[in-house]
Amino acid sequence: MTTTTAAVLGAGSWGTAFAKVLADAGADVTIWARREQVAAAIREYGTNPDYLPAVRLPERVTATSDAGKAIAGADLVVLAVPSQTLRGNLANWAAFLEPDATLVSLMKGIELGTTKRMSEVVVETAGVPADRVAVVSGPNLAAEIAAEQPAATVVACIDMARATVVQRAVTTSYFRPYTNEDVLGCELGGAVKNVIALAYGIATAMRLGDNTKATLITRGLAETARLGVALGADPLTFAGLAGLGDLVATCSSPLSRNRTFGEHLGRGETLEEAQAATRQTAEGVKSCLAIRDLARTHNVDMPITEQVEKVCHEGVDPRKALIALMSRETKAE
Ligand SMILES: NC(=O)C1=CN([C@@H]2O[C@H](COP(=O)(O)OP(=O)(O)OC[C@H]3O[C@@H](n4cnc5c(N)ncnc54)[C@H](OP(=O)(O)O)[C@@H]3O)[C@@H](O)[C@H]2O)C=CC1
Ligand SMILES: O=C(CO)COP(=O)(O)O
Repeated sequence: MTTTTAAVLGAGSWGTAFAKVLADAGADVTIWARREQVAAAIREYGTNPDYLPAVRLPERVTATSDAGKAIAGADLVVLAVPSQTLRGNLANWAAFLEPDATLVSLMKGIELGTTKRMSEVVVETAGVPADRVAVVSGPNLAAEIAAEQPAATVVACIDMARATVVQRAVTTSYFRPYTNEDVLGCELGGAVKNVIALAYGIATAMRLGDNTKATLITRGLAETARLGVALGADPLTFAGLAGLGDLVATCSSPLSRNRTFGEHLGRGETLEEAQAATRQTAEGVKSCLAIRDLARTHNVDMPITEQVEKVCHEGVDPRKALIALMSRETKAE
């Protein structure tokens, strides 16, 4: 069997942890870091001091700050930058792609303005057909995966043969990928759970109880599935790893940046104060706007997303958002 050559574009927590998974599964991996000091630390010390300082990366992982060098010769090109910067980044990288390289999106967001999913942005920007784009999504908190705690995930691609190739390339003793054809459902599950995790974080800071939190998870999943079905997703996807699985992991974990961001808001901080207090990407903060717009375009009711958007971007007091949710007209489940 030939060795997979992979480029991981983005040296944040998930890009770095995913590079470890790929290398542990047998691939030769080059991480692209936008700051040379991060690339140099990975090359020289085998660690990413800014994002996963305690994790020793396998020998098969190297790094560069030259994206062209990372992409040239790569069979798998893994995209792990913030969702809102992907389009600009990929426009600079597309020329370096090998003719049959598979592009793998790790990102869990919806693009502001266009309301496009990340795989759609990839197809448009890289000029590749949709069957060359795979999505990896599931309950995958980067720090836990990097610590080799057992987890499962979904590799979604409309081309099942390609999904299987990616599945093989990321199967390790601690990481178990399942394939799925429903790219839309998997991406939507990953993006909307970040918004629900913001709500969960707000509820946590407000010291609300487990009934409230279970209600947020369950009704959050209901509105995710409602939007998904309106857009053509398979409803069963939302009961799987990229739906319920990721929603539960993200809401329950203090490691989640989205939940943590929500906790800041729930303590009464403004968006700017919460942003100043947190450093890493909390995708839900921007994606809630795009998801709300997508829902409105398709006449889908997403009350939790609407309220999260109001708290984040319209300065609405979380207590008022809670009253708004609880005083909605009653209806059948
Ligand atoms: N972390 C996790 O547990 C998981 C994350 N994801 C998803 O993966 C995606 C990436 O997240 P994650 O790795 O966690 O993010 P991080 O915030 O940990 O890292 C972001 C990375 O992107 C770089 N970056 C920031 N701005 C730009 C830009 N304008 N252009 C290019 N690169 C930029 C950062 O570089 P610098 O350090 O120089 O700022 C950093 O390397 C997100 O969509 C997230 O939802 C999915 C599953 C798990
Ligand atoms: O997507 C994740 C886990 O699957 C990580 O969630 P956060 O971005 O909220 O940390």
